[in-house]
Amino acid sequence: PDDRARPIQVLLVKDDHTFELDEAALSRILLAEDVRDREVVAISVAGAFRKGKSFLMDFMLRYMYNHASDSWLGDADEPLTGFSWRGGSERETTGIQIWSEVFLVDKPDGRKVAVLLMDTQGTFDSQSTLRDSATVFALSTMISSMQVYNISQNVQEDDLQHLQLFTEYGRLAMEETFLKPFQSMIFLVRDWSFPYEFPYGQEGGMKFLEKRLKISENQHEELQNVRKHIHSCFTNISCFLMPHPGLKVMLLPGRLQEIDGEFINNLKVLVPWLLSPRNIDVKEINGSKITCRGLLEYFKVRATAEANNLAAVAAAKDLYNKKMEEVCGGDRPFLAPSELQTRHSAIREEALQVFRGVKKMGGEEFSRRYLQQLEGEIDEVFVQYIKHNDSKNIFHAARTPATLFVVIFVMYVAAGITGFVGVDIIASLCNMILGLALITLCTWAYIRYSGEYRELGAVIDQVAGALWDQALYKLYNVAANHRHLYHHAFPGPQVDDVAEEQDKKKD
Ligand SMILES: Nc1nc2c(ncn2[C@@H]2O[C@H](COP(=O)(O)OP(=O)(O)OP(=O)(O)O)[C@@H](O)[C@H]2O)c(=O)[nH]1
Ligand SMILES: [Mg+2]
Repeated sequence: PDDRARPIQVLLVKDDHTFELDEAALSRILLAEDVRDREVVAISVAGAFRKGKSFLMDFMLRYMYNHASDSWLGDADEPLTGFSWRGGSERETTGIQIWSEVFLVDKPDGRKVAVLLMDTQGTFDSQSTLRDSATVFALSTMISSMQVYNISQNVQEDDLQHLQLFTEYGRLAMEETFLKPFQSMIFLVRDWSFPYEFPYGQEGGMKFLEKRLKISENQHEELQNVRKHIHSCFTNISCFLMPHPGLKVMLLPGRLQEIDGEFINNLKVLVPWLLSPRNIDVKEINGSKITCRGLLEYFKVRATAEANNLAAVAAAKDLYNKKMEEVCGGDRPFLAPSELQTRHSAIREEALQVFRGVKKMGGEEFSRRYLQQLEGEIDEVFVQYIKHNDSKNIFHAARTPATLFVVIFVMYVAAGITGFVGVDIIASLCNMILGLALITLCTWAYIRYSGEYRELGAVIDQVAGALWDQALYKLYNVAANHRHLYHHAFPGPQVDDVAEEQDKKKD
């Protein structure tokens, strides 16, 4: 490689988990005289940390520098340089890095395109939050025309779930069009150890992936949804199975002679398959091809807008939770449901104000999706608060014993009266019910105290609840009848009439 060419950090993840885009550095790369008006191909590698992403990137660099020759792989003992890679357990790459040199490639149809190589921070390292990982992954997917999803050994369900989560972040930010939001997704399975099931390479990979991403009727809905989501996000999905490079790679500084022959052979297939002029795809946004200059603008908007909006959503949610916690948190007494509703409305509005107040790039239209997401999340949390508040209502808990007490009392009085009048059969019936209710009450008390036989307790609660509701329903009916009578006695303006009058005024 050229002396001056090196990886440039364009997206920084800072200690407080905010993101910073190095615009100057990015402009220097993308606005260079000979590339700025060329259509751009952006290739990125993303996936879990410590899985050989940067290592692979360096082979791509070798191909780009020597692609004219068949021996692009170079000398056996030439050290592997470029994007910084190393052995060890701690993460190496952070943020998003771009190779400072943009390569010009002639497509078979005669067009010259600019090729940009991008290395990304591994996901799920111990210093990043899930949101950091998701943001980096989503951004690199949005910016690139080909995203290589680097996974280890197998395509597991959690790999697919993470892909769904990360692309959901990205999709939120995309305009709604009938087009799929992203372009090519290449599942690169490293250390594939079952070549007897599916052979190494692209064909075996496609068969394997087809099996993994298949949607069938009798699959669980969750599995179906993940697969549908992935299919709906990418125009092109492919897969490549890569053998293990041999254990020595992990121990020594990375010369070709220490890498297994099988790995080298497949590398000779993989890299040209990804990067040969025939196979590279120009980056498209909403169906139109874009140039390096366009990509710069796009990157700027996405990076800042994405990060700002997510941060604003988090701040607004925090405020909502904190204030609601003060109103009806665990150590607060029961609050009247109508009061809770009013307080919620006020705090919700305040939280939305916080979201609107944070300076965000991308404009109204762009933030609207985040606002909707925020509103949805707040409403979901509110339902939890309502339930929590309800459970604090002492009458809620006292419903069963209260009902039973009422039954006992009524039966006692009834037995007394009927006994006095001399209708003995009814008096003994009432006494029997009284006895039963008493036993039930004792049983219920024991169950609540000991926590045993909870199913029986639930049945008692249910029956008592039904009785209670019946009684309330009757009461309500009586009240409703009275209202009817009331209206009958004092006929005033009917509700319908009032509405009609208002309509007339509007006209
Ligand atoms: N098992 C295995 N190890 C590999 C493979 N390719 C490279 N490695 C080794 O994995 C280690 C990490 O390589 P890197 O390229 O720095 O990994 P990375 O994914 O970029 O890591 P981060 O930048 O921390 O996310 C090195 O010791 C490599 O030799 C592979 O295909 N399989
Ligand atoms: Mg790396």
